[in-house]
Amino acid sequence: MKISVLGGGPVGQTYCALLLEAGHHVRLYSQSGRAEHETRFFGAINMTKTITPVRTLPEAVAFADALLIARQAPGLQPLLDAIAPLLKPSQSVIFSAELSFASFHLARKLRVAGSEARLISWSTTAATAHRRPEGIRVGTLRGTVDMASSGNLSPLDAMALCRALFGDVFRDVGSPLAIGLSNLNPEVHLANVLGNLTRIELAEDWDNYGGITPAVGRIIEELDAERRGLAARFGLDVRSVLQHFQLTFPDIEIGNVHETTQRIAARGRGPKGPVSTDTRYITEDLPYGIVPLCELGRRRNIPLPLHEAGVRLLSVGLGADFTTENGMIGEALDEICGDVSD
Ligand SMILES: NC(=O)C1=CN([C@@H]2O[C@H](COP(=O)(O)OP(=O)(O)OC[C@H]3O[C@@H](n4cnc5c(N)ncnc54)[C@H](OP(=O)(O)O)[C@@H]3O)[C@@H](O)[C@H]2O)C=CC1
Ligand SMILES: CC(C)(CO)C(=O)C(=O)O
Repeated sequence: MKISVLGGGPVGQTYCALLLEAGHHVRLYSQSGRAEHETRFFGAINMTKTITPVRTLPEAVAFADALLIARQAPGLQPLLDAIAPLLKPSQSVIFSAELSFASFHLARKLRVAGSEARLISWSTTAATAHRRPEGIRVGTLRGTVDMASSGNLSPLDAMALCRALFGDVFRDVGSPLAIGLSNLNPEVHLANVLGNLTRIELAEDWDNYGGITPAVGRIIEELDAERRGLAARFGLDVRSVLQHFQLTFPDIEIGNVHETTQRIAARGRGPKGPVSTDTRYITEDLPYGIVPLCELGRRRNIPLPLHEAGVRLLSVGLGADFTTENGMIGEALDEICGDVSD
């Protein structure tokens, strides 16, 4: 199959390596040209791959049967708005991982233009990967990834496509809204950043999962309960953070969030904690993860006090307004709630 990966960070590059290894034809579009051409991957996989870049988005779209988006959410809206008029109904777009209900934004753009595409949303990435001086360290290849399809793509065809790319690790949860409410990075990262803010500001060397102390763990558990409560009000039963850890790290004994993450840290399975407030744990997860849930809750009169408090605390602490940065959430929520007719 021909795949264009959009986004040249560690996850996008790891996808390229895995897809090449599986015999697919792969192109990488990185706007900032982040990807080197020959890259070493180590950890859960061990290989060196040469990845063929394309220079423009139109080239990337024209090449592919499927587009696999591995770009951070702050860079997503211009990308989606640029590919929307180029997409053919036969092409599939995979959101890995979906944040900010981005598939609803694209679906709306296409619908308003009288067109449709084959959309697939994943709740998380198929692999974890972080850049190190010696190459890209792949932490884990996940054993289970929740997904859902929308647009003119049947669940069976969506599953067949995902499996053809990354194997038999996908579980169809039937609803892209459930996927939008299942990405739990924002809650985990919000609590971890709040609890370790001085470490981040002082650029200390700390372990991401090791920083989940008992207090941070309890905040994660409460944020998780709020997220699941919101989903339940839409009739959706979404995975808990502990179920997510269990599936990502099947060999680790599960306790409460603190106990579980300490065991992950002890096995050296996670990345380092951020060393600057310019980290996607804040700049991506707050405006594109936490704020959209608050907005959805507000539209349906469902309070999310801990999510709201997190946004407020970090906005005050960092002197930023994280509530105004996300330009694609309005249309996505209109699409979800059916609030505005075209
Ligand atoms: N790394 C991991 O293990 C995990 C990652 N994720 C999520 O997967 C996605 C990809 O992860 P990863 O590869 O680590 O991400 P990176 O932080 O490396 O960013 C990926 C790409 O996003 C674009 N980008 C980054 N920052 C910005 C910005 N401020 N504004 C606009 N565009 C930006 C760039 O695209 P371009 O190359 O086109 O310039 C970049 O190469 C992220 O959304 C992340 O939250 C989720 C779970 C685990
Ligand atoms: C570290 C990990 C795997 C969980 O917080 C992650 O999701 C990330 O780096 O974004």
